[in-house]
Amino acid sequence: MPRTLDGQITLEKTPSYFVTREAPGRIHGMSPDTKLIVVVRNPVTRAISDYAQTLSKTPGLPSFRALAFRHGLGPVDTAWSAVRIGLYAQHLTNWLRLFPLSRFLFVSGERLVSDPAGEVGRVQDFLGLKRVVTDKHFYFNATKGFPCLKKAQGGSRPRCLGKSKGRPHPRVPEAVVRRLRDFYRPFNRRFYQMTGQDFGWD
Ligand SMILES: Nc1ncnc2c1ncn2[C@@H]1O[C@H](COP(=O)(O)OS(=O)(=O)O)[C@@H](OP(=O)(O)O)[C@H]1O
Repeated sequence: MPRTLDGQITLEKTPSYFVTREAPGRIHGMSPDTKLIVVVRNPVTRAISDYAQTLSKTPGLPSFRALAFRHGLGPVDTAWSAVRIGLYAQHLTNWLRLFPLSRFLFVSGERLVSDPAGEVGRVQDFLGLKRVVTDKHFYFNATKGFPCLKKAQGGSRPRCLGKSKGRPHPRVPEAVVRRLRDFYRPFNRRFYQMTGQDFGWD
């Protein structure tokens, strides 16, 4: 991590930190006062999004169903990373051994799309920053189907996230989605209890 001067905040982001066993110990060893921001989304949609990303790089990948269930029909395959990552309560347990809950901000991936200014407002408050980024910085881009920035920093043109963000998801049979939703329900409930936040995925 680069050195941080007074009045500066250093941010570092990698999605895999949250699910990496060694990450809490290493980050705590570096600075136990680190603030932790976790963006979470419905684990079923997250798994399909994860699959869509892998599929875009691996044509001929087996179907989502074949990967999500052992032998294609059996129990949910928690060894598949797209499934395992969505077990948020389990990953959070690992972090709470070292960091108190007050050090975390949980951002809703769904609200980041439906109300980006609201979620970014919570992030600014959590970091002790003035609410500089507000409603007036975003607009809904109908072509992209997502909110975008009216102006990129230092530029004058609108800016959306790149092609790999907000890509279409492959169609997954309703029965598969239902089974996964049932599978995640108890883990989601546990996660809501742990965080004191209901993300509304069930
Ligand atoms: N404004 C805006 N524009 C585009 N996409 C948005 C936006 N806000 C949130 N999202 C959601 O971000 C999802 C991609 O982020 P990831 O977490 O997969 O990113 S990362 O590659 O792991 O860094 C991406 O997931 P997919 O829709 O599955 O591509 C989006 O749902």
